[in-house]
Amino acid sequence: MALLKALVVFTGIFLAVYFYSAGDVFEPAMLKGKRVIVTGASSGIGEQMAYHLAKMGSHILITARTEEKLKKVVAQCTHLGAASAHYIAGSMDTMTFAKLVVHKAENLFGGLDMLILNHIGHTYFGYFDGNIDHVRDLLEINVLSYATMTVAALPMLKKSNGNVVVVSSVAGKIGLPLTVPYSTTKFALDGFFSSLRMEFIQQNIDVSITLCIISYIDTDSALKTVSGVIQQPAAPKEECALEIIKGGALRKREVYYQYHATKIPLLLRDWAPELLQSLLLKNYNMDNFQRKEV
Ligand SMILES: NC(=O)C1=CN([C@@H]2O[C@H](COP(=O)(O)OP(=O)(O)OC[C@H]3O[C@@H](n4cnc5c(N)ncnc54)[C@H](OP(=O)(O)O)[C@@H]3O)[C@@H](O)[C@H]2O)C=CC1
Ligand SMILES: C[C@H](CCC(=O)NCCS(=O)(=O)O)[C@H]1CC[C@H]2[C@@H]3C(=O)C[C@@H]4C[C@H](O)CC[C@]4(C)[C@H]3CC[C@]12C
Repeated sequence: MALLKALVVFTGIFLAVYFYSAGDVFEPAMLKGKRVIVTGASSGIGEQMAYHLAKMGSHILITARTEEKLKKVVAQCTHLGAASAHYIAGSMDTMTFAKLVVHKAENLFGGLDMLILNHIGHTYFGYFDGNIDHVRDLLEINVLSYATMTVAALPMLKKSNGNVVVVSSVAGKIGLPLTVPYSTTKFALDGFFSSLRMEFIQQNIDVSITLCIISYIDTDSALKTVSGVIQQPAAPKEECALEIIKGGALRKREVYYQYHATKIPLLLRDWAPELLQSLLLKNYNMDNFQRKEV
């Protein structure tokens, strides 16, 4: 009898979870005709997100500093079926440009449905060198430009009940060596956007904020920067890009990619931090690390 009761309870829980998450089925058609900004889209994950959105029939505005690369990405987006594809070149080290990107989308599209904040400034992969000015500069590019664009886009996103997608990293949830400035900026994103999400809920603002926690990805810049030191295999940028878009379209609070390299360490972070620390440090081959003199 007890077994039957346990079976009934388990079945009830399973069905509740199944039907609660039933709305979590992604369809590419969700992005058809949607108006999307993708920053940092001249290469890497951002470039791949632009291509996925193009195949789904979105209106796309991409941005980065390198105009020649942006032109090629826009041409490929058009070829892949984008409803429209445009670019604006400039640096996110000035908030004037950050706002300009949003205003260009308003002029082009008359509104905005999804803001994908993905760009990052150049930094080193090495022991912290004490340069606080570099940390400040990176905060401008990796954090304050994200906040600036969100503020500028919010009137449009409120009208469309749109989404803000923030591309972060496992470095934004767990402290790890060799990325102090970068990790500082990614942790800041969590503080800013996770707090903002709670305020949106309190104020009944139906704009979703999706924070993406990403592990090592096989972009050219990442492979060039860390290969040989990080022992785990890098995950495919194409799949990573699609998972980010899916998470935004489904209005997820957070996206974890790759799941085993992000969510599992996060579970350990709070329950067994010393175990996590020793496991993660095993992931570094410091024999291949070229120490730069401070
Ligand atoms: N690759 C990885 O292992 C991981 C990446 N991530 C995150 O994914 C996102 C993309 O990373 P990834 O694709 O590897 O990076 P890439 O280096 O491939 O791309 C970075 C993009 O940002 C642009 N960019 C660089 N500096 C500036 C600037 N000052 N102003 C505006 N745009 C700029 C670059 O274009 P341009 O030089 O033309 O300006 C490029 O388009 C980042 O947020 C990163 O933190 C998270 C976890 C792991
Ligand atoms: C070092 C990268 C910072 C951006 C950069 O300057 N790239 C070089 C651009 S260049 O081509 O112009 O030289 C970091 C970007 C993504 C980081 C990785 C990441 O976020 C996941 C892991 C997080 C962990 O804390 C450390 C290892 C990571 C693989 C991390 C390594 C540094 C990045 C590649």
